[in-house]
Amino acid sequence: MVANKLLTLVLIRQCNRVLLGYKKKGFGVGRWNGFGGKVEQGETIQQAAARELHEECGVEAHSLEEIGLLKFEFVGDPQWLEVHVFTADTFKGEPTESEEMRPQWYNIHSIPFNDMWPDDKYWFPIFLKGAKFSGYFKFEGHNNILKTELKEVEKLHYNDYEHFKLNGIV
Ligand SMILES: Nc1nc2c([nH]c(=O)n2[C@H]2C[C@H](O)[C@@H](COP(=O)(O)OP(=O)(O)OP(=O)(O)O)O2)c(=O)[nH]1
Repeated sequence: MVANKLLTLVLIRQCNRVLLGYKKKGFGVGRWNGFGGKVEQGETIQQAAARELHEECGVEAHSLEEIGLLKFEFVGDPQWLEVHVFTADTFKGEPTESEEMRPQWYNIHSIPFNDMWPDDKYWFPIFLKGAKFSGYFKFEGHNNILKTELKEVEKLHYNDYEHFKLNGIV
């Protein structure tokens, strides 16, 4: 069994707006997303989230709250992605364009779902109402979702996949 690839994603939200970034290169290029990337050796997932946020848009979040756990399987790839989603409502600095991302505020009623990863339209509403979520998406290529499993949770459990497996969902 191949270990999951650990990734972070940070969504800064202030009242009616969310800070997104246009991915200029690499995985997810051309899509709007939160800020994040791979967890490196020797850092916690939360440290990685804070580091990537700063590297990609120049801001420092005061406190990051983990709100979601998303697992992605891509047909033909034995390695799953495990994305830890965080949110913050206060930060230091001014969102600034980096080599990877061009930041922009979006009103929560006009999130550009057509130009985002296709799973986002399912879990963003849970994030926007302030709840936590756990999900599994099976992709074929980068545009086509074959299987979706998503639930709102009180608390994040890192073994929700086991729950899905026990219930014959994956
Ligand atoms: N919203 C959303 N984000 C996703 C999905 N899948 C997925 O990997 N992401 C996020 C997690 C990470 O924040 C980002 C992918 O990380 P990355 O490959 O850019 O990582 P990185 O910046 O460390 O890469 P690199 O510069 O080292 O090459 O995309 C998805 O389906 N929806």
